[in-house]
Amino acid sequence: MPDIATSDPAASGAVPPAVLEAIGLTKRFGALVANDHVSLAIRAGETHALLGENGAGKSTLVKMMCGLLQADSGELRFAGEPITFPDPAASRAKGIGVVFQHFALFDALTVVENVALGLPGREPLAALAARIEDCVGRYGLEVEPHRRVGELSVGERQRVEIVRCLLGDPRVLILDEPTSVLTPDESESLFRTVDLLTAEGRAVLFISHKLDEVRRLCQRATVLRGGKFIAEVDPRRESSASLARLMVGAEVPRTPRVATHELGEPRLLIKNLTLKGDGSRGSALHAINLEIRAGEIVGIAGVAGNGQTTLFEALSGERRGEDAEAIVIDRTPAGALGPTERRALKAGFVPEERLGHAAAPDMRLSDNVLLTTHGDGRIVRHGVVRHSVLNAMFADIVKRFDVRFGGKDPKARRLSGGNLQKFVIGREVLREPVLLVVDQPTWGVDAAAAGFIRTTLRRKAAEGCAVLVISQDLDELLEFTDRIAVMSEGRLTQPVPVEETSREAIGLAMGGAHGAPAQEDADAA
Ligand SMILES: Nc1ncnc2c1ncn2[C@@H]1O[C@H](COP(=O)(O)OP(=O)(O)OP(=O)(O)O)[C@@H](O)[C@H]1O
Repeated sequence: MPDIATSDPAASGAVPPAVLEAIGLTKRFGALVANDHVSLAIRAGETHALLGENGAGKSTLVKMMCGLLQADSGELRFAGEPITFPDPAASRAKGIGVVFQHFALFDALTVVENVALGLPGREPLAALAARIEDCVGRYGLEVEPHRRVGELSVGERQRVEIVRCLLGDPRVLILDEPTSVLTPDESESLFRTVDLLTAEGRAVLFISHKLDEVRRLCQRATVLRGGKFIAEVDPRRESSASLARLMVGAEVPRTPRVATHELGEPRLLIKNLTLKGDGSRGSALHAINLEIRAGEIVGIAGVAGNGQTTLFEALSGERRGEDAEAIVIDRTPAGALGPTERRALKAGFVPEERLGHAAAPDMRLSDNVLLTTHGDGRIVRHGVVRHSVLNAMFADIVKRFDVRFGGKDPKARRLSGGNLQKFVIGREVLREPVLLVVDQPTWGVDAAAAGFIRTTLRRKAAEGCAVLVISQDLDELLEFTDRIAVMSEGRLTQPVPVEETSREAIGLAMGGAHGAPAQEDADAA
């Protein structure tokens, strides 16, 4: 089979006109060619997928198409005419709206106040709220203009960003991995909105690692690999495997199963853990109980904003309660200990937000390794940093977790999202923890890397680690955890073995049905 696939879109009917085109765009970062003569045409009335492994160059291309980055060479065209976008405002003025993975919203402000900040002029808030209501009704978006953004779930925040774009009446809407943090229901409702937008003749560019949804939603897909254009295909005529093959350039190996094993000692005990909400994003926790033993992976499912973040922070020591016994790590009461002391008990933590929380954006990767390992006695001895050990550890993470970047030791913010995720997971896993708590382990990670991360966590469990995974991706939890509990309104259900539950049962419990998410509950419903 030739390496470069071609499918002639014209063969499947009339080709709609291109609204926004990239022609032979090239972008270098030092010696790294992030985009190498890449071409792409986004057409009126179509949803066009942009596919590629982590670091393939998708975000770089999008940033050039909206004026956040300038190309070294190549051309942009808008409605057939050459154009340059010196900054994002210039692309917005032409009707190009972008919803990025990391939202730019102020928690303390209401929805309407946030939207007003992004608009030119001074429209009265009441008039703007009415326009938001109108937009929300038209596209089925469910956003309440007067709610404070700090109280909203990730899905609601994303809808606020979409509304903000739509109020500018865009001709092109670019969605950067929009479903990676959405529940299945939220994803479905986003797809309905996207279909309404393209039916009006707008063009949508959809970046996603979820190939099934790309095949359902998109009429065209461009595949990048290593910064180069590889193919434009009709994803409806491809399988997920054939798309993955184009992205990777080889067969994607299936996630190997790790043999089952005996469970050992409890490594994490949570006893009657109760915490107040912190008023903004953190929801309260009500009498949480959980035991995880060496050798097992327990998953926590739930709609974002139901206490998962508070639970993560309570476990990592960022939030502490009065009761030392409420959290026991490897037989040591840890409820009153801080993050460094908990790490010294060989607990590892991977928060949801990789840039800013898991990694300091403006610190080099090696310094980011030092940040979480300085307390464990290997790197710092008698107050002195042993650089040779630090560098060896850094090199080991990069090699074993296939972290790809330009240069030798860049700042964390220079990494593509998926590569930073691999780095953070690698850093925690190679500390040989006895307990690992991971929030959204594969957010923004391509299929091959996601499989690798899940297998790695399984191996860690097989070696005697207890693993707690918080994820909004139900398929992921059903694929690789041993037991699943559901978090709803700050309460945690009893975990049930994966083989005794189902998507439907978990979905019901996520919606607030109390009790364990067992199969019979779903069958009875
Ligand atoms: N500002 C920058 N400075 C240096 N290198 C960069 C910069 N931005 C991106 N890169 C590098 O360019 C390459 C392409 O990154 P890009 O973010 O475009 O990938 P991506 O396909 O969007 O990946 P992901 O799916 O992980 O988000 C990566 O190797 C990345 O490390």
